[in-house]
Amino acid sequence: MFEFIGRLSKAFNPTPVPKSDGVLRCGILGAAKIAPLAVIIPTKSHSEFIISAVAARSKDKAEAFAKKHGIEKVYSGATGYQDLLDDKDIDVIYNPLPNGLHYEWTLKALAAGKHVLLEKPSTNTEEEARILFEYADKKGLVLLEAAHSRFHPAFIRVKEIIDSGELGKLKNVKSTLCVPRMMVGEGKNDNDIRYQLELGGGIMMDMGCYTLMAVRTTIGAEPLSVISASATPIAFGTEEQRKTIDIGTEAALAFPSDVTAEIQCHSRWPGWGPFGLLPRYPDVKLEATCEGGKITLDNFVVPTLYHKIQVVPINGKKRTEWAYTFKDGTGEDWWLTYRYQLEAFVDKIKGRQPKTWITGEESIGNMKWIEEIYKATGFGVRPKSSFVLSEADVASTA
Ligand SMILES: NC(=O)C1=CN([C@@H]2O[C@H](COP(=O)(O)OP(=O)(O)OC[C@H]3O[C@@H](n4cnc5c(N)ncnc54)[C@H](OP(=O)(O)O)[C@@H]3O)[C@@H](O)[C@H]2O)C=CC1
Ligand SMILES: O=C1OC[C@@H](O)[C@H](O)[C@H]1O
Repeated sequence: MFEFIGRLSKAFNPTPVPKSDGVLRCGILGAAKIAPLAVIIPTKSHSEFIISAVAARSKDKAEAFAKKHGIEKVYSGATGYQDLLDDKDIDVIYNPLPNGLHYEWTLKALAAGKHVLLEKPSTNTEEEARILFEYADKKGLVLLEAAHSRFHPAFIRVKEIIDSGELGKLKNVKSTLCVPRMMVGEGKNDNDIRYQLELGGGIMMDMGCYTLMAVRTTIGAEPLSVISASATPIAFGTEEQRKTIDIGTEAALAFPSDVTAEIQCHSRWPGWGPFGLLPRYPDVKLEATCEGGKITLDNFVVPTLYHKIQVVPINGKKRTEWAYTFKDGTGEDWWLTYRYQLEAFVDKIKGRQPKTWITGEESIGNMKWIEEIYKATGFGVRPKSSFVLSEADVASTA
């Protein structure tokens, strides 16, 4: 219990470290709710990263955000986002805009010569994700989808155990991320970005992206097909929203070598008991079944709070493992998934080998199968952006 409290207090309130020479200066596009957790807190304990600027549409909001988080430069108004991208002192952009704006503002950031940490899911469509990652490659810039759960040692350990063959051939992987209302970023707000189609809304986008990434990475291959998929529409909003925006989705996927996978996500996980009034415990799990046994990782999305890796061989002794740091000592037990992610991102920019990485192809694959799942549910794909990069920017590789 004391360990848990100690980990939590350091995770959310790390001791700031001095910044080194060659520190990377990051600008945040939008005073987003997720920015403190995803980059501002992790930056405090990283010597080579600093949050130097924020841009928000409203001047008051931008200034209040900058003051609260000790950010030096503020951009705002109609040109605020572009002014931030044009700032020559900024090396890196963190893009936590609504999903439907990821494509436009990441393209613009890359065109301005910045590395980009891009919130998940990378875009609204597979095609857009491909364009972004190809453009980043062409420009020689680092672009990373911030699918933070992939960077934690607990997730990597599960993959390592499966790949070691100790449990035999992999047969099935399941991943769930189902939480009661109020536990997700949308809070009470039915007008949240998550429910606007144009902005890339839908819970398969918002939360299903983690479960899909988890099964694809664990299996280490791309799906062959969607076997089945169904989605529950939101119970509010317009008729159009109820046809296209899911509050929960489940899907079964076929992979090569007769491997199958199931994913399930829900952001207003119904309660149980009389009138469904009793809230259900969040179901956040990764589970792999092999010919010789089973392995589960409880809480694969927020493993720093707690997690448990259970290995249950058919013939052998059951064991439990925990992996708060990497075996070679990399990391701290209190590092959040976001802190591991930042470590990898900075390593990549600095030309060092990150402990783990999400390639562009992996992110593009996630968008492809999010789209396939949406098609199979009948909710349809998310609309692509109308933004087009100028010919000059396309041609420029500097
Ligand atoms: N990694 C993680 O754990 C999480 C990731 N996310 C991801 O982060 C992103 C942002 O999520 P979240 O922080 O909850 O979002 P917010 O509701 O806080 O919105 C983010 C920002 O979008 C900007 N914005 C620009 N245009 C619009 C528009 N037309 N309508 C609404 N907002 C607009 C706002 O900027 P301004 O300040 O300029 O007004 C706002 O600050 C999403 O991609 C989401 O998937 C979200 C939660 C957790
Ligand atoms: O990325 C996310 O993870 C946690 C959820 O609260 C949130 O809705 C989602 O955007």
